[in-house]
Amino acid sequence: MTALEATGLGKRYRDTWALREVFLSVPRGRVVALVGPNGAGKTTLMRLAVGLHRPTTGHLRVFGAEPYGEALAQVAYVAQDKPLYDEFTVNEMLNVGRHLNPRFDLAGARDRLADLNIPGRARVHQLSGGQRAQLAITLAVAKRVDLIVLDEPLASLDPLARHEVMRGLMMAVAETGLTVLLSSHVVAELDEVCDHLVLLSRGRVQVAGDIEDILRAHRMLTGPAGMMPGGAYEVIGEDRTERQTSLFARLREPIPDPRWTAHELSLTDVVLGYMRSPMSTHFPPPVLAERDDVA
Ligand SMILES: Nc1ncnc2c1ncn2[C@@H]1O[C@H](COP(=O)(O)OP(=O)(O)OP(=O)(O)O)[C@@H](O)[C@H]1O
Repeated sequence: MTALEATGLGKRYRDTWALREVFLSVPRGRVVALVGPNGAGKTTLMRLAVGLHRPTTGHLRVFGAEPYGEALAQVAYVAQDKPLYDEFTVNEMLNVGRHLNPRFDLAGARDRLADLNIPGRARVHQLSGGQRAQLAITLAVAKRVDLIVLDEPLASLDPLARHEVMRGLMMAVAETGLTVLLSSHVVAELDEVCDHLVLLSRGRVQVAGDIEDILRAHRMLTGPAGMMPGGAYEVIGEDRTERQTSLFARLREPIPDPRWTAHELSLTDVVLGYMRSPMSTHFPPPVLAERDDVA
C-alpha cells in the first residue's frame, strides 16, 4: 500500500492555486524530503496530508484513505512553530500526549528524551530550539502513527542541533518503520536521512522518486566548448564558456564519447539544477494503487 497517493490534486486559496494537478505515489516506509522554493506549495501539501485542508480538486489518500476522521489517528503533524506549551514541563507535555492519545508510548518517549539528555523537569521555554524540536518529534513518534509530517523541523537550528534532530528522527524511523514527510530548505542535510524526494515548483511536482534512482540518472557532463555529446540524454541546464561546455543532464545510457566526462552529483546539485530550470520535470509515472471504485 502506498503511504501517500495524490491524483489530480489541487488546492486553491481564493484566486491563488497553491497546488495544481499533483500526481504522487510515495511508498510506505520512506523518509521523504519535500523541497522547493518559497511558495512552491510544500506547507499546503503537508496540511492536506494531515486533514487541515481539503483539496479543491482531486484526491490525496494516506494509506489508502482520505485523511479525515478515523484515518487521522495514523498521522502526526509537527507544524513549523512546533506547538508546545511554554509553561509546561517536559513531563507535563508527555502527560498531555498520553491523555490525548490512548496508544501513546509513554515509556518509549521517556527513554528517547533520556537518550537525548532532555530533562523531564525542564520547562518548555527553557529548552533550546533543538531540544524543542526533539521534544515535538518525540511526542509525534510516541503517538505510534504510521506517518509523521514535519514542516521545516530544521529551521532556526544550528548545524549541530540539525544533525542531532535528524539523528533522533532516524532512530525513531529505525525503531518503528514509519513513513516521514519532511520539508526543508537545507537540502544538504536531507541527503543522509531521506530516501525519497518530492521537489515542488510553482504548485506542481517537478521531480519525484527514490533518491538513489534520481542520483543514478543525473550527471554533470563536461566536454569541449561548442560541442554536444552523442548518446541518449536530456539536458536540464547548461553552462558554456570559451573553454568547455557543462551540461546538467538526465542520462538514459552512458555517454560513449571519451571527450566527455560524466560527474556524479549530490542531492543538492540535482535539486538546485532543477530549481534553476523550473520548466524541466522528472518523475516516473506514478504507480497508482488499484482501487475498486476506479473503472
Ligand atoms: N491561507 C492562505 N491564503 C492565501 N494564499 C495562501 C495561503 N497559504 C498559502 N498561500 C499561497 O499558496 C502558495 C503556496 O504556499 P505554501 O505555504 O504552501 O508554500 P511553501 O512551499 O510551504 O512556502 P515556504 O517555503 O515559503 O514555506 C503561495 O503562493 C502562498 O502565498
